[in-house]
Amino acid sequence: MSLLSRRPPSADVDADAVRGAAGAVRDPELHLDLDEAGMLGDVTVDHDGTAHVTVRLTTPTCPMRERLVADVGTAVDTVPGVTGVRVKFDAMTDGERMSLASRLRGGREDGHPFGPDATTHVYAVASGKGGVGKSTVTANLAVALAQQGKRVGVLDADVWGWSVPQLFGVRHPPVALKGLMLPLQAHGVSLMSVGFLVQGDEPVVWRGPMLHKAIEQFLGDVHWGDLDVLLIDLPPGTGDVTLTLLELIPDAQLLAVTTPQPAAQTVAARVGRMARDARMPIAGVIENMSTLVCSSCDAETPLFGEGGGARLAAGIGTTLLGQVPLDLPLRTAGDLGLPAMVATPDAPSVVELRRIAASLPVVRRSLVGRSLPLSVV
Ligand SMILES: Nc1ncnc2c1ncn2[C@@H]1O[C@H](COP(=O)(O)OP(=O)(O)OP(=O)(O)O)[C@@H](O)[C@H]1O
Repeated sequence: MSLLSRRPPSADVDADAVRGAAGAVRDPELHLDLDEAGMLGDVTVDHDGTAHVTVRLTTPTCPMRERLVADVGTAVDTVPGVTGVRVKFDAMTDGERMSLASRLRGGREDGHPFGPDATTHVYAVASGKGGVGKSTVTANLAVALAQQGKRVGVLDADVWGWSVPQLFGVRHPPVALKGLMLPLQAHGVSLMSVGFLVQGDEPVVWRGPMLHKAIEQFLGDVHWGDLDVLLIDLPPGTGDVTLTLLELIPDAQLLAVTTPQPAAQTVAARVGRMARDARMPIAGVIENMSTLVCSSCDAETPLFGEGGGARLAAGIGTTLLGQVPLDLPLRTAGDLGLPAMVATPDAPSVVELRRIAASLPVVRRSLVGRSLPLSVV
């Protein structure tokens, strides 16, 4: 594949400069430069100024090929004298993949990178009832945070009703590197979901220990890189996944999503109370579908009633972070597989979600009642 520039040919191209430019290109999945990742192969320059760059992929079916051709082409094209760029692909050997995987794990063979010393802020997005817009809120908050320059990941822990692949419009399986999965990338967000691993609409029947193991692997056996924020989309209710997460990431902060409807708010209150009893930090409540915005007249109707978000927040001792209206753009964008944060940035729902993302609080776990790490010798 090639990307040709229109500059006149020159015989004086510095091959080291070409290697430097290509090697500095960042692999979007590994979050490493091609050089650092050991992905840069042969680099040569013809007399007519055409640069040939070989990129060594982690897997021959790497979904990032086109992006790499474009990024390497653009970077090498800036080297003086280069008249054109041809990018070839090659695959890493098993040994190289093994050593890359162990480097990415950073010496950590088990556990996950979101322990108490981590700088990543983890938010577990929960709701009482299903269908209140928890996944839609999660996806759009994630894109908004990425647009604000944050390194963001979304873990779709809704293992039975995953919707992250649909909301981000990505469906292919992740690249696996000797037991380490690379999250998929979309709109600046790193994504992992059961939906990327199952064929078609096959149901997932995990419970108990198997479910625990799966969530553990989604945290520890995925190369999340250095994230500023990880949003975890939980299944609705107070089930096994929430308990597993509480156990694995005690510092995860709860973000509760509800509609204003009393039925949704009272069920969400159970999740809030469970979090409070487990001393999980509660970042706040987001009320979704607050009012229906008329697309032709801008009139607002409180379709699902009023005040549910504020009542939930007061009930579990936290703040109402925002009220997201019900509007057509948020629903249609989700169905199209393009987050509304990208597709319709001016929609009223999107403006409110962006505002919430910009002011997401960071709440620390209270030490009151928490057992301290004391040991008797
Ligand atoms: N503010 C909104 N305006 C318009 N449509 C919305 C809004 N929020 C969510 N929706 C739509 O409501 C439906 C349910 O949303 P979503 O799948 O995000 O809910 P959920 O709480 O994650 O559901 P589940 O718990 O079952 O996974 C989707 O069709 C989504 O597009």
